[in-house]
Amino acid sequence: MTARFSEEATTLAGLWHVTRNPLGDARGYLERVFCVDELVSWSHRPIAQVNRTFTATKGTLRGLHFQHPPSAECKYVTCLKGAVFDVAVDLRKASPTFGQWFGVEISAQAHNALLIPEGFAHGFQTLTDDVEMLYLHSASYASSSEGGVNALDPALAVAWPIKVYNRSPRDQDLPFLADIEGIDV
Ligand SMILES: Cc1cn([C@H]2C[C@H](O)[C@@H](COP(=O)(O)OP(=O)(O)O[C@H]3O[C@@H](C)C(=O)[C@@H](O)[C@H]3O)O2)c(=O)[nH]c1=O
Repeated sequence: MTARFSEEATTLAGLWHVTRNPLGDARGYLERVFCVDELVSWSHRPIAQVNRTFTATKGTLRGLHFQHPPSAECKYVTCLKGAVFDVAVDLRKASPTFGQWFGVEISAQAHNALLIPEGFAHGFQTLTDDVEMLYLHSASYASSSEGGVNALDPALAVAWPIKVYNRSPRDQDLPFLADIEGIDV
């Protein structure tokens, strides 16, 4: 924990809920969205990619996605506009919490983020229209390493907060947890 970031452990080891502390003045505020020196849970991993997504409609569900080794990645996921219910699922083969999920509302207004380590799947549901998300990735995108678990798998039982709308064809075809071996990280 530093003056600029609060890093809160979650129920899943290695997964962190981060809140940024903006420095306000008469003009507005300045905040560090990311800081390699002060965001301790990032642990000086490289930043290979920064992605941004726009999602038009409330209720849209993206995920749950991960990359297999050797492209397994840590992601720092934050919301620049609107709000989402952000979810990470532990798929680490040897983890005592394999198959468990953690979810939290992330919004532009709350200045918060999830730091999701290697071996987790990630997804979100938009809670407003016109949502912009920003991702920092520790590894580059590799389509051959893409993996995922079905966000509507009853065995996962993620409590998506509102009616699910507009999943991609790929996401609708993702396997269920029972068919996933676990990620060796
Ligand atoms: C992730 C990614 C996708 N793409 C391409 C593949 C595809 O043609 C197009 C859209 O990709 P997708 O349909 O996979 O987009 P999306 O479903 O938004 O995928 C994202 O979902 C969330 C939940 C995550 O956690 C992200 O890491 C990412 O997997 O962009 C890249 O070129 N580079 C990238 O880094």
